[in-house]
Amino acid sequence: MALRLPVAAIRPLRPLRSLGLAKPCAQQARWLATPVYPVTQGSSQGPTAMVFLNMGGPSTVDEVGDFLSRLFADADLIPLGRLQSYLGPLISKRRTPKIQKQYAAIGGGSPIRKWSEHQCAEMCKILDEISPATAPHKPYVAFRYANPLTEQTYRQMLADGFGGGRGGRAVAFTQYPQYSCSTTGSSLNELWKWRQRLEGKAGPLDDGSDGTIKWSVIDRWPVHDGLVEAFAQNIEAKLMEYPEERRDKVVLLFSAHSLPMTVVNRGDPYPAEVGATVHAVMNRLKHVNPYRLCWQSQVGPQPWLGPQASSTVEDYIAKGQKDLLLIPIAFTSDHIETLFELDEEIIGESGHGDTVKRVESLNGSPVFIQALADLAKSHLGSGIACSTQMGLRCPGCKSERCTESKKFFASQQL
Ligand SMILES: C=CC1=C(C)c2cc3[nH]c(cc4nc(cc5[nH]c(cc1n2)c(C)c5CCC(=O)O)C(CCC(=O)O)=C4C)c(C)c3C=C
Ligand code: FES
Ligand SMILES: [Fe+2]
Repeated sequence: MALRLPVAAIRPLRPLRSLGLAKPCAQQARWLATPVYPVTQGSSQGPTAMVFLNMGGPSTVDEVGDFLSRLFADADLIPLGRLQSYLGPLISKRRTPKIQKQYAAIGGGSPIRKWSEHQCAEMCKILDEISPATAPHKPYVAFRYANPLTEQTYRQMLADGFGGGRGGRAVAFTQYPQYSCSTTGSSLNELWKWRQRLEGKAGPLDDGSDGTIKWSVIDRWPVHDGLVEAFAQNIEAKLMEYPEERRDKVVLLFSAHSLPMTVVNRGDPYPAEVGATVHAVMNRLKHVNPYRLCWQSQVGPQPWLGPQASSTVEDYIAKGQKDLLLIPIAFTSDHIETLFELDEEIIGESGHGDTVKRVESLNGSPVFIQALADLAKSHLGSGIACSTQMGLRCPGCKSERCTESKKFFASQQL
């Protein structure tokens, strides 16, 4: 049950301007309209900040330039060495018009913010019911390349009464089910950076703690039963659109965002974890249909992990296999890779839009949102700061950021 606090527990927010925030975004505006709970109030352990980490996407076509410039400035995603600050802006500027057209074609922006805010808020409502010891759960979204950015969200959490000498617990919950150092790793490095900048070393307080936010991390969940169930139900629903006599022979084409081979060979865990999700979903579907895993959205001229989704579809059609069902398996809501690349480019240009189809993304799936809540509940009750896997760096990793941020998150005492 959500905890109702007395009006006396409501305290005024610090003015946003003093936190470096000029104008409240939608997420902040909603928080401004709701009471702020001092972190010492609430149930035995709550309140708990639930922070969804993801890359984000431009909500409007005008935001594409800023989105791409942040993306190409990220050395964890696109390492350009000493030339990063010179080449990053150059490449992003050149790429902007092409990508703006793609966002215009999918309705003028990425739906990822809408879905992330919805999923996080709905998950927190369920958590208040099923995990009363850590209630109330307060939803936050922290994006790597688009608003609300990690810095903005961290400042908002401080304004809401977490950390800053007052302690409190927060869970960094990656919305990439499979861990890659280029995605979840980058978001955690960014979170750690703002943690150092905005909180530093606060305490010690009387209770021996330093009064900063205690962070724990849900860093991967590739084979969580609820996730697998949500994917499986969406696949089954789409398979029903094929005539019964052909249904079991439809080839299931799982498609995940590719990685450059340099990242794969560095030892990134993502390809194996994507494979694990695919296998778990196929087990749940009892292996009735044949399937393959392919990879999409490669950028630039260097070698990427294949086979590519586009050539896979073409090759199967050329072999006479026209019943193909594409399944985006590494992202939990729609984005240009599903709405533009899969729907418009791959399916649209296949010439077989009636037999080549795509499974719905998880978006607002209640099964998926329940899975998020179940996963968060077991994490909250586990006393674990992050997975054992997260403590291990890639064999080829040379990044100081990875060393420091992993050390920080793995050493959190809950
Ligand atoms: C699990 C998902 C993703 C992985 C892994 C990933 C790795 C990765 N991506 C790039 C470069 C770009 N990605 C871009 C957009 C983009 N990437 C993902 C997901 C993953 N990326 C998504 C969902 C999106 C679209 C966001 C949206 O629409 O909401 C882009 C920008 C678009 C473009 O210019 O084509 C780039 C660039 C690299 C280099 C990489 C691995 C190292
Ligand atoms: S690149 Fe994987 S741990 Fe640093
Ligand atoms: Fe990407």
